Amino acid sequence: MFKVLVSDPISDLGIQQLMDAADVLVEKKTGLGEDELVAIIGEYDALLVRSQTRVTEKIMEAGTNLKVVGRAGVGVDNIDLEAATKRGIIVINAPDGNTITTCEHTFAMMMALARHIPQAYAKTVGGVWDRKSFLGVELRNKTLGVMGMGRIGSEVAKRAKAFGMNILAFDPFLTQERAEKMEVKLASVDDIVRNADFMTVHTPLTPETHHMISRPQFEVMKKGMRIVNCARGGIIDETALVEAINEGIVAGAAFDVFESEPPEKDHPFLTHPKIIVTPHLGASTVEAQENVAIDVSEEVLHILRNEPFKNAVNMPPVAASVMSRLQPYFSIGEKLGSFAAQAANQAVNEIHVDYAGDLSDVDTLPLTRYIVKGVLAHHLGSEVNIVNCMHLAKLRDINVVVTQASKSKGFTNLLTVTLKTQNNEETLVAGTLLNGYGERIVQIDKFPVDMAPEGHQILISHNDKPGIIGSVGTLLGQNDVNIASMQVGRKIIGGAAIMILSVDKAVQKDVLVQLTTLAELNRAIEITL
Ligand SMILES: NC(=O)C1=CN([C@@H]2O[C@H](COP(=O)(O)OP(=O)(O)OC[C@H]3O[C@@H](n4cnc5c(N)ncnc54)[C@H](O)[C@@H]3O)[C@@H](O)[C@H]2O)C=CC1
Ligand SMILES: O=C(O)CCC(=O)C(=O)O
Repeated sequence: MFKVLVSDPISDLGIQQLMDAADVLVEKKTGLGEDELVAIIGEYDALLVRSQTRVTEKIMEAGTNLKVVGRAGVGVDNIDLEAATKRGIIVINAPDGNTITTCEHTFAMMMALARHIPQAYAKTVGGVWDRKSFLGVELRNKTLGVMGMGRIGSEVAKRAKAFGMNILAFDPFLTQERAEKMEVKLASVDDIVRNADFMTVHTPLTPETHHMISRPQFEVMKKGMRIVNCARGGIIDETALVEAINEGIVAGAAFDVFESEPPEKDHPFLTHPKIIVTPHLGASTVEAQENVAIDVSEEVLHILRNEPFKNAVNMPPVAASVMSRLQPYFSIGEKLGSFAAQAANQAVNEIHVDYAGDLSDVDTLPLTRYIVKGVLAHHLGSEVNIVNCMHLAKLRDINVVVTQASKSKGFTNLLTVTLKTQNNEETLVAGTLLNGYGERIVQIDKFPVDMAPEGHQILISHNDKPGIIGSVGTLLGQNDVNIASMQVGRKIIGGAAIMILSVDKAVQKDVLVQLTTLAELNRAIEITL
């Protein structure tokens, strides 16, 4: 008999099939703290949560029988994925079931914001008949900026068109072709910030999206913008937003999510007259809660019964026979993918992987998955894993092309990852496992290099001219950035060149901007592995 613990309020109808299963015993115990869960989790084979329960390392450690954690919803940021993976606990989510509901909540928030509905309601029920203070705006003919055109963002864009809005959309995986198909205008963050009347964010919270709208964006923002966040707290900098509203830059904001949930009692959003809030209700409809509970229950049953399943967020199912040959390359493969994704500055429409040398005669699919995961995870965050990465790439019209047995350029094994973008630009990164030296990146674009793929790197493209290395070193020194090692690559004297610097800590964005002002320097980006 499998024991399943449901530790958050989850629709009964949704978990009916679990309750009906003869080989499963379901127990519901909601509102437990970490210590209470630690005390009982050892009895259970599966744990079902929404977003309230924080499934910590301590809980996983105590879950000696735990085979699966099921998240009835999308975001898995309340689950310690690394701790689960380390212990072989599969984490599954229900990515599709609450898309429409959250999209509709976004619209409810946008319209409430445009027409001051919560504020007007509060006054009216308070006995004040005030028809002057709540002059609203129409959505028609306004420009809506959508950051993140995944499941929810795309649905929001679709509905906004029906309201007569013009859509500017930004997503690192949105190609011109897909944008045209969806009848939205492909834009940059900067275009949206400068031109939109309304902005809504639908990205996961990743290091890259954390505070993607902060002081620098508010400083150049179109005056009077209205901002909606029904994705994750922390994508928009809360402190900078309040300042921007008080300075008259932003006309109002509607937030369903907070940097820390629930927010402190004195959180400025809770009393600000121009900010409306809901307590993370995006997915809270009867339909969505049933959908996600049904999806996740089905998957939990499959996993407990050892049957095939699809929505694993962390599971590495690699056959033992290929494991021994491929496993040493998983880490470098993922890093090459991540490096290439960070180095490419356009939406990717093809991931080409070439295997040479020792890797030319083995079924490399498991390794390809690590590479694709590395490429996608830079933008999709913890949702992408080696199980779902191919599916996620397909959803975004990204072709994964694999070739084997091209020249290994003298290396016993060579992995070459080339990202092709919609403008036919290519970013190539090649790496190898060197006997005695471990992982090395040996080529970036056309330039041979030799570097360890780890930590913080600054990748610079420049013209090969005397003095450039010195001026880069001086500027970084002035900004307290310590260079641990440096590689320079060029094909011909005086021609195009690259420089890759390993530095001891993350580099501030403004230092990268300062670098690009140096003579003969074309581009400077940070790459973190
Ligand atoms: N308020 C609520 O109750 C709910 C919130 N959510 C949250 O909504 C968000 C979106 O969910 P889905 O659409 O299902 O996810 P999704 O994975 O389908 O879409 C996310 C999109 O964001 C894009 N993205 C990643 N980094 C980006 C960046 N720097 N700039 C622009 N776009 C970027 C990705 O390429 C992807 O297309 C997630 O954070 C999810 O956790 C989801 C459901 C309910
Ligand atoms: O379960 C909930 O209510 C939260 C939903 C959510 O934020 C998600 O699915 O990412």
